[in-house]
Amino acid sequence: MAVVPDHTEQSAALFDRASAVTPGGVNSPVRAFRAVGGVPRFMTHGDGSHITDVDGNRYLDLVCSWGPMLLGHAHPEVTAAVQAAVARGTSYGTPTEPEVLLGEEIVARTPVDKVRLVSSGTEATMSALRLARGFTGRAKIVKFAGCYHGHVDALLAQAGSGVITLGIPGTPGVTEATTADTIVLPYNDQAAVSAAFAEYGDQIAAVITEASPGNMGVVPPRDNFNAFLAKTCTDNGALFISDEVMTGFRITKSGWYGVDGVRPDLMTFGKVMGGGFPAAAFGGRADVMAHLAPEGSVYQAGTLSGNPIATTAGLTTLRLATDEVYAKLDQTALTIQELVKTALDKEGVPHVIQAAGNLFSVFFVESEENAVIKNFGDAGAQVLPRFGAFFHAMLDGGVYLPPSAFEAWFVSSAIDDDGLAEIESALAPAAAAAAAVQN
Ligand SMILES: Cc1ncc(COP(=O)(O)O)c(C=O)c1O
Ligand SMILES: NCC(=O)CCC(=O)O
Repeated sequence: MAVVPDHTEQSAALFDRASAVTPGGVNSPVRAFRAVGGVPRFMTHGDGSHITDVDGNRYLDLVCSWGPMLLGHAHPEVTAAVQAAVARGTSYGTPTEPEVLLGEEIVARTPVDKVRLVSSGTEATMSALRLARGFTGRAKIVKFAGCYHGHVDALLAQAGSGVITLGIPGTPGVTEATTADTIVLPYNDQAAVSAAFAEYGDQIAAVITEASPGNMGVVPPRDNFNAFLAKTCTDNGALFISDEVMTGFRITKSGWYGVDGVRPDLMTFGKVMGGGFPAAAFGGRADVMAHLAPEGSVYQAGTLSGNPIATTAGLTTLRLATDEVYAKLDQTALTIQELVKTALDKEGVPHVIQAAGNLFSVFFVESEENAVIKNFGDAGAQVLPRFGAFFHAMLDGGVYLPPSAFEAWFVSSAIDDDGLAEIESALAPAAAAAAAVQN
């Protein structure tokens, strides 16, 4: 049961203290409620589908730590495996067995031949780019507006996630030289990709894209966009990098790859594969990966890479993520989408729900006529105050959504029928609150 939030004093007090020692009071911008207003909730614990804050408010969680908590919070088997691993020692700076097992699990689930473990999605994409540049001997990379690949300097150009939520056009501190080799193109636009390759084809090291973007809201690839990118790269001697940090091991056993089957040269993973701990990875073709140190000369390293606790949590999570779990996640996501649509339709709130497997998001469009969100420009044309009103009413009803109109909603397999009923009862007043906002 969600406890309908009625006190936020403790969160407010902690936020004041946090703001005194940390910029904006948070350690990652998307956690602040900047786009929706109000006090970010400080959580103390989670159990299954719910999280509880310092004031004792309990929320049905549709953020799931921004993706990792596929099985819900404090899953008993993950907790037990982690506790046992911690008791043995937490880090050695030597190879360990859990990282081999996790590497084998990733290679078994995905099309990568070899994989290197790192600690964050940002490190994964940063390293994949360096490797692509080292392998091809070329400098330029293509990325798409609205895709977010972590806070890698060269990839912060027109990025999604917190960058769009906060309306930051370009990030001070990222030099022009750093982004001079970044070509930013509109997503889902094959003609733009062809034009870029016609002009710079022999200088492009890689095209990097979210496998199915979820950082401008959920905007799936259209008309075999990934297959087109893979072929264009192959035809031009560039590498196709598919960023599955968000989608990997969440949408299917492998990720979005399990949906469209397009084989990338390199892939990046994170979130679910760490089971709530800092673990991420990049991997791909054996001949490309062979260029990484110590086998090859492209340097890449990390004190805590393949950390035994993180790899144990990730491995245990992946082993528990069976076909049945994915079927349940899909069904739960579908049911929630239907509930949202029913509630918003009842109040006459124009909206579009877009999904990529069990990842989905709701766009509060001005009009539903021909409304399809294909790219960053479309995603930006939302009635944002409506999302703010909807978000806060859901929060007041005990449902924790991403505090941004540009993020995906994440389900966990711990959500049961009671949880769905909690979402349904929060939705009626939330839809009314959205309807009350004048365009
Ligand atoms: C698609 C994608 N790539 C990369 C990242 C960066 O991962 P991290 O936050 O672990 O650095 C994220 C999310 O943050 C993401 O959604
Ligand atoms: N979809 C956006 C993220 O997952 C980002 C999480 C963070 O930056 O804290």
